[in-house]
Amino acid sequence: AQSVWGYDSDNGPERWHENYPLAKGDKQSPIEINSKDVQHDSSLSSWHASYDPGAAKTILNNGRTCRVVFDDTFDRSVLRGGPLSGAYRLRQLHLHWGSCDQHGSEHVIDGVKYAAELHMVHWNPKHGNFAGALKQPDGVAVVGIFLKVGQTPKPEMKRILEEIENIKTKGKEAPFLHFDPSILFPKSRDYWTYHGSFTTPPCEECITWILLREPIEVSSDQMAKLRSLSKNSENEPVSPLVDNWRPPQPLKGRIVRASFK
Ligand SMILES: O=C1NC(=O)[C@@H](c2ccccc2)S1
Ligand SMILES: [Zn+2]
Repeated sequence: AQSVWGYDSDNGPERWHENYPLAKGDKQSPIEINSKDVQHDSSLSSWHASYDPGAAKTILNNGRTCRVVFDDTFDRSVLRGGPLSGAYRLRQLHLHWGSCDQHGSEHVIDGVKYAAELHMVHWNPKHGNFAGALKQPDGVAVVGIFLKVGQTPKPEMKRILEEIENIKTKGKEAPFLHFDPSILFPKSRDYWTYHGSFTTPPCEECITWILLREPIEVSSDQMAKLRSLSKNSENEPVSPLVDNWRPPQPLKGRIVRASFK
């Protein structure tokens, strides 16, 4: 159905506001980060993830991204510290990527577009459930990790990419057990943080973003693997799942803070 949003010219980011008015809000994501405008905040503490590998459940292709889902029925895998107060529960992780290595990330750093951006989505249990958290300014926390194509690919991405064979088309899901996503973190804990929104409709402005400064490296072959996903269902014409990223949105006076100098 045409009214369903996507990333094509007839249902893409420029038209989301027609069905999802929040998309034109004042605290939208992603944004372009310019280091010269960032404010170092020495009061920002370090963030900590304590994830239970047993919480990992499944990996799926929903036609818009590749998503790993975790058990978030109790405080089993949580993120705390940094700009956050309290423990936020890990619910899922997914990626946004391009049709070539030169673009694909949603946030843009000093003009640099990375090949992909991985999002780890957490929600604040004080709001009861995920749906309730979406309605609150402190409802959701997303850790964003940039993927850069380089010569020393991160072996930890292999587990996710190996599973792609089993979820080639929209609606396909496979068990994904015993996985601790903190192995994907880069060495440095340095981050930028600002208040923004979901980068997909309905674009609720409920996210505290924690963007890691140090990208992780992937190989061009690993990116090609990601691009081999299809957004169509099994018995539909093949349509590559690529360029599932929203472009940067107006900053509208927001301050981006850095945990580092
Ligand atoms: O950071 C984000 N990336 C996305 O695709 C959005 C989203 C959509 C559904 C569930 C969780 C997050 S919000
Ligand atoms: Zn995302």
